[in-house]
Amino acid sequence: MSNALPRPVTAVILVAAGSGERLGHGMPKAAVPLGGEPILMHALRGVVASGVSSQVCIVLPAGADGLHELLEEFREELADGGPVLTLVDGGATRAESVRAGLGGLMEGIEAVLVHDAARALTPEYVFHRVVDSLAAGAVAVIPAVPVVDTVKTVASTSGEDAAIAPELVTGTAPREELRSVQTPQGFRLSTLHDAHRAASRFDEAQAAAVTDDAMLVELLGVPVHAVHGSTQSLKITTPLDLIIAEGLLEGPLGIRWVEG
Ligand SMILES: Nc1ccn([C@@H]2O[C@H](COP(=O)(O)OP(=O)(O)OP(=O)(O)O)[C@@H](O)[C@H]2O)c(=O)n1
Ligand SMILES: C[C@](O)(CO)[C@H](O)COP(=O)(O)O
Repeated sequence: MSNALPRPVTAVILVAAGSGERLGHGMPKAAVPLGGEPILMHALRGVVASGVSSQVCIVLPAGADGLHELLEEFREELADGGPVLTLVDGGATRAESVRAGLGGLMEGIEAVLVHDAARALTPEYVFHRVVDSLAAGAVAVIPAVPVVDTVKTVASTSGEDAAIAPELVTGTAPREELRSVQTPQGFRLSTLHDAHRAASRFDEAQAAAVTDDAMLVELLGVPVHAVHGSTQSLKITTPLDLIIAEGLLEGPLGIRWVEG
């Protein structure tokens, strides 16, 4: 007999509407090829393979006709089963894209995982850890990994180039208390709604300071819990990240390598 707790009816909001400026491919990052297929398709296959969700709401960049076509083909592949796929247009910021995704959710959804398409190689077990923690009663759950570098604080140099004007180091952060945070980030639907309703009233400076959904939930005073993520969940942000992701897919270890 299984001891697994009953899981909430879950949707994944897969945010893919970013422009990918730091990657520098002159096209939305979701459409950039990785192992011959757009980054978005790797992320989507990972979400679907995990089997955690009844719906995947994909938040797309404007004018991504090629991605729309691929997603329609994928929807046909899924016709005999799997989650409902919903496509919505994204916003100017990641938080606005998440809100667009919330607007596309079906009736009856109880929990939501917000996942970056840019974390295209996230292992299935990370999705399961997050959903299991929600099933066990957590309201907000994030995957996280220990920080490997020593982290310093520095005095602001008003945007000057640190190579020309060295920054003054003001302290060393306590590394044992620090975590690098990833996605999928899981929430009870009502909690994520409350957090984003509050954020939609932020001024420009407050909105610019928002880097993940858990931060918005923290601001509500609601406890957020962390489960162990995976270094394989790297966010493809820079050209080096894309090289690493290609290596994970095609190198001698292949994507069978999963760090637990
Ligand atoms: N307006 C935005 C901005 C970001 N994202 C998504 O949020 C995730 C994390 O964002 P990031 O990796 O920073 O992507 P970009 O914003 O595309 O990167 P850049 O800042 O280099 O342009 C990505 O899957 C991205 O597509 C989004 O859906 N809508
Ligand atoms: C949500 C996130 O992936 C958690 O690490 C990250 O904060 C996204 O940051 P970005 O500024 O959109 O790169």
